[in-house]
Amino acid sequence: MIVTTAQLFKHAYGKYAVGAYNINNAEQAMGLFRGAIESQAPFIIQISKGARAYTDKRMLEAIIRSAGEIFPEAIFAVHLDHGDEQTCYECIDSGFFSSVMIDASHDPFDKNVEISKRVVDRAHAKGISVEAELGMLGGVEEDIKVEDGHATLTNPAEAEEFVKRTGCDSLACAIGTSHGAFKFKGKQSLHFDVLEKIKARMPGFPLVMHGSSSVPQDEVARINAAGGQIKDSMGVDVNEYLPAAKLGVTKINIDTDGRLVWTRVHREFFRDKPAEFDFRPPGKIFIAEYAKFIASRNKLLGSAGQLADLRQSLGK
Ligand SMILES: O=C(CO)COP(=O)(O)O
Ligand SMILES: O=C[C@H](O)COP(=O)(O)O
Ligand SMILES: [Zn+2]
Ligand SMILES: [Zn+2]
Repeated sequence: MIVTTAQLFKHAYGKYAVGAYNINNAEQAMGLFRGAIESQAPFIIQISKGARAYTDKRMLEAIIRSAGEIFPEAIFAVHLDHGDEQTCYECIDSGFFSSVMIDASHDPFDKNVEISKRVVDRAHAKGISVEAELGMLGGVEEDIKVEDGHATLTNPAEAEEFVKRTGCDSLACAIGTSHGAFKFKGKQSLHFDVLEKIKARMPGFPLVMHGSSSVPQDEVARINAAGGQIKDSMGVDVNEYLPAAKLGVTKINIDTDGRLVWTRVHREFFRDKPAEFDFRPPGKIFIAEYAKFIASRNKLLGSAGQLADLRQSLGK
């Protein structure tokens, strides 16, 4: 059942974070739904611009609709990840999305406000909620690369002003993470002080954490042992998900980790079976492994086991 992102946030706020997982194909969708049901967790499916362009945006919508029929127990929202203004409008008008993200965080503050507000007005007219972003994560995002040293943490006073002026429903904050597999040089903690200050100014307002993959080192080691060359990777400490959730982070975005599962499964499979060329056997392994991964993440986010209570509170 597709619900609004606002319904998921209302249930989760301050208690747990909803996992927001990017999908690009049918195998990821099957693994995601399976893992969510296994762990009895609500979730958010995210579609990036790149995902919409990978095969065809209609293909992804069809896959998600079908997955919803195959897993009728699932409760989830569909979200546009890192949208520009035009893509937000397309998704708002499509009638399929629960929420969109307008990412104008690379523009100056006033321009970010102006663009985000326009999207909020169009989205709210159709009952769709909007995630906006303030502050700049490091790493690569869509086709924009933020060089080391240019990432900026979200300023709490600006966050409050931004939310007031735009009317956005949730805010992606930069608290030290970045997209991809190379987040830190050495072990680092999230900037909980920034979250605390934002929460003090806006109690009850849902925050979003991008770049939240944990980049499991055993996964990377297996990829490299099977011919990969992923060097100096480092991710978020999974034990920091729940403390962040208690400080108002209601949505935690995980994409890279799923790609690592895919890469490990396929590298190992074809290394061990060099004469194989049927892609379905590794595809099946991937679905099972991704489901296991999703269930493990939902446990760490605190969303596991919430389905029954959420269903009751939705009156479904
Ligand atoms: O933020 C993300 C999607 O918007 C994904 O972040 P990761 O690259 O850490 O998985
Ligand atoms: O933020 C980036 C997400 O991981 C989506 O990645 P993508 O734009 O390559 O699909
Ligand atoms: Zn951004
Ligand atoms: Zn992101």
